[in-house]
Amino acid sequence: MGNLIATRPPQPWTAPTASDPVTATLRLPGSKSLTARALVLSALASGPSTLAAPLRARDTELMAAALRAMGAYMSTSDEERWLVRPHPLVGPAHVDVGLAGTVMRFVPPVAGLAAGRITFDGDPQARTRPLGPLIGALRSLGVRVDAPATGSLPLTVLGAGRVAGGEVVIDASASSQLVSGLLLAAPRFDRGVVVRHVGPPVPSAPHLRMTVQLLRAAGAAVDDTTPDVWAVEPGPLTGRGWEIEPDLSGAVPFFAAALVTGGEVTLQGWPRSSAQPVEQLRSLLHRMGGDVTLSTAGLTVRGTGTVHGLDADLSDVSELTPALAALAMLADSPSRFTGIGHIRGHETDRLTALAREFTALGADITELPDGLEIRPRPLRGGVFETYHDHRMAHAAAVAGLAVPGVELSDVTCTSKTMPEFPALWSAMVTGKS
Ligand SMILES: O=C(O)C1=C[C@@H](OP(=O)(O)O)[C@@H](O)[C@H](O)C1
Ligand SMILES: C=C(OP(=O)(O)O)C(=O)O
Repeated sequence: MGNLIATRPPQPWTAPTASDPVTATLRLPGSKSLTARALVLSALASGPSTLAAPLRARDTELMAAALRAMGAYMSTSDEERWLVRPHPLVGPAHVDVGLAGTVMRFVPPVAGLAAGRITFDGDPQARTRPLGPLIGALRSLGVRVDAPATGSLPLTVLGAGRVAGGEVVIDASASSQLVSGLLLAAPRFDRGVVVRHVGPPVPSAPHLRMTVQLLRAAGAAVDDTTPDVWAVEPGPLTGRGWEIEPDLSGAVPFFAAALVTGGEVTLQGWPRSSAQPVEQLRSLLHRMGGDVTLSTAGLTVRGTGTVHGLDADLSDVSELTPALAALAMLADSPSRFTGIGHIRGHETDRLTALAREFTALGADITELPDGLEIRPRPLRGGVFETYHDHRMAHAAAVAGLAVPGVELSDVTCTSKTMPEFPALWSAMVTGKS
């Protein structure tokens, strides 16, 4: 692998304003969520695997580095095809989780299967992201974990080379990844796992379905028929070829550009059947005034230039909140987004950050305990703090299409999931895609 995409010095960036309807056909990088899951399942499999069209970005490079540090062979130099050869997992090793929820929640259960000491730490903000329920669950499944009483990073997994597994109760209302992490490693636990969620609703249900779908594709037996209970039987995982779909969440700001400017944006390479929540997105964009179609050319979003506000529970697609909030700022009617209290524990407290930064641009926005209320009114340019959060950068870029002078404090945070974001975005807005 080349140099890891690391944190870089901040780079301010003025979002380009669109003077014409945006018309673009884009080929975007692979899904972060699919790449992360495919890497973990491949490292735990009994034979080699390949990932076609994986995402190369900070989060997935950190995932590959974490698994490599524990002994898996990862060849990631070919942009189009990564190769994974499983090896017995061993410590000592150190895992830098960066600010990646997938790395901090998916890798500790894998580390329990390694023989040796695996330490974990990440960016300063990663230490504030919820991890306690996973630590508690791992301990009750027989894994030794040293962690601060706060239930956060930094932590050490003292891997015994095997995990007993069994039944565990967890409150996963802070993140679906707490469940996904346990499930992905569970086929390799001696007794598999039965995870029972007790607490307020688990967000991001489509991501849990994606976890179950990929586990089954790797040969695992998973029962998810009882709400809030997931059972994974012990057994081998098979190596296979993974086709990584384009990243739908990363595509949303680009689609938003079609709505704001009355343009048309096509995402190439979209599969006929997807593991990502395309139907939820189609419905949301439709209600906001867009038209979403799937053809041989790809997934196309058309807008009229008029955006409508909406009242929506976004818990299924909470990572889309920043881009949708930016759209709502430019709408012809108010919006109310709920069901997303847990995004206070994403890369930053996104509810507070969105309210603060859009208020600074003149917006009328109220922060709710679990959401946002947005009453559109004209915005002005100004500095928009991105808080190391790629999706805050996406929100600012969408607003900047219609508001001259939106200056992002730092655009390098987009390297978390799409290092090429500033270039792709500018090319789209200036008609050079
Ligand atoms: O499993 C995954 O790949 C993800 C699950 C979701 O996390 P939360 O359930 O914490 O929202 C999502 O927001 C995140 O971007 C990716
Ligand atoms: C919440 C997100 O990321 P993570 O995987 O770090 O939780 C996100 O990408 O919006």
